[in-house]
Amino acid sequence: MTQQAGAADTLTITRPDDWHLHLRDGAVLASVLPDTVRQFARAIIMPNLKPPVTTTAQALAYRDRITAALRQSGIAPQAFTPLMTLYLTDNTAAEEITRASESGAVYAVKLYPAGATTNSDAGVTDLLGRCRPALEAMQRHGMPLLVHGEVTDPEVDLFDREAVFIDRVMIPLRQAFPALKVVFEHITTHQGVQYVQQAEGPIAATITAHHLLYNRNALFQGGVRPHWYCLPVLKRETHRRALVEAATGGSPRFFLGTDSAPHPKGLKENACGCAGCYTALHAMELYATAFDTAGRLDRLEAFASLNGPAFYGLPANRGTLTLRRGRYEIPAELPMGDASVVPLAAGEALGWTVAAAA
Ligand SMILES: NC(=O)N[C@@H](CC(=O)O)C(=O)O
Ligand SMILES: [Zn+2]
Ligand SMILES: [Zn+2]
Repeated sequence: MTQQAGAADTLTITRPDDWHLHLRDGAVLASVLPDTVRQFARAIIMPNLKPPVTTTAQALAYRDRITAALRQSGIAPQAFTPLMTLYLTDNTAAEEITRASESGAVYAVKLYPAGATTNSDAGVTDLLGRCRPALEAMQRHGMPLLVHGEVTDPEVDLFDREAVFIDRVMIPLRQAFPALKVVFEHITTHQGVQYVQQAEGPIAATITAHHLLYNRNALFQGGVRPHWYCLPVLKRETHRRALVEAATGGSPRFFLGTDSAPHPKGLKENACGCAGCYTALHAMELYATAFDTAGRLDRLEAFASLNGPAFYGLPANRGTLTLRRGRYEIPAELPMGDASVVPLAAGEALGWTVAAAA
């Protein structure tokens, strides 16, 4: 922590990064990007566009669209660095991984088990059966594999899909490729926490703000609440507590990834609502509230600003972000392209607000 003034009513930390972010594309990208840039200096940009970002050429073109959206919002391109990723498929060639690694723009490759989540239709059907050449190349180049860790077996209960993934996919994967850097994205269970804490080798995990703050009751408070629906789905309270202990516990293996995933209001408030919570707007307010409630504001900087860059082998940012204790009211909805988006916990209030970035 760089500075803590008064009765801990302000908190200045090294400028944070978001290690798991969905920016989407086109008009939506232009709407949501400024929310991230107000807080974060860098973000790992998820590749689950339609069509997915499967090649280095596509990742570079997407990066150019992000830079154009920054300019369009009057933001200097050097204020924000998008760290691009590739979407792993059954057909990703080792040469594509080499190209990605040599591009200097692609920082990771993302595994979506086919059918596991939003825009995962082109994802992997059999990781060790189909992706060995790509995984070998990633291990050789030190290119991290980012994992949406849920099995898709319809026989497995929705709430158990992360725990079952550890046994069926994560353990065999890491036995076959022990030097591969792996980030277990958006973990939601005590099994996920325990695995990441105890496993050997280069493993880490991101944790969202919503999984730190809420349990699955939020989905059903007085009725079905589509804006609380994301994947992996919110779990029971014991899991939420394990996540808070992991995030605030001082282990360098856990770091910030919002998984901010905007969907238009009409596709959330729907008979078959999309999975994803919009948290980019108030990410640091949400995380600060979670850390404060746990009495561990002193650990926010490591989680938000230091552990992620260390795992990715990047320097920490030079700038700072200052948060102030005070009521932050979450707006009911925001414009998003030609539609609107409802931020997580719309209408509620948080205990911290972002005061300044420098
Ligand atoms: N988290 C979500 O519920 N949705 C994400 C996809 C993902 O990260 O799994 C999305 O792209 O909408
Ligand atoms: Zn995911
Ligand atoms: Zn995501």
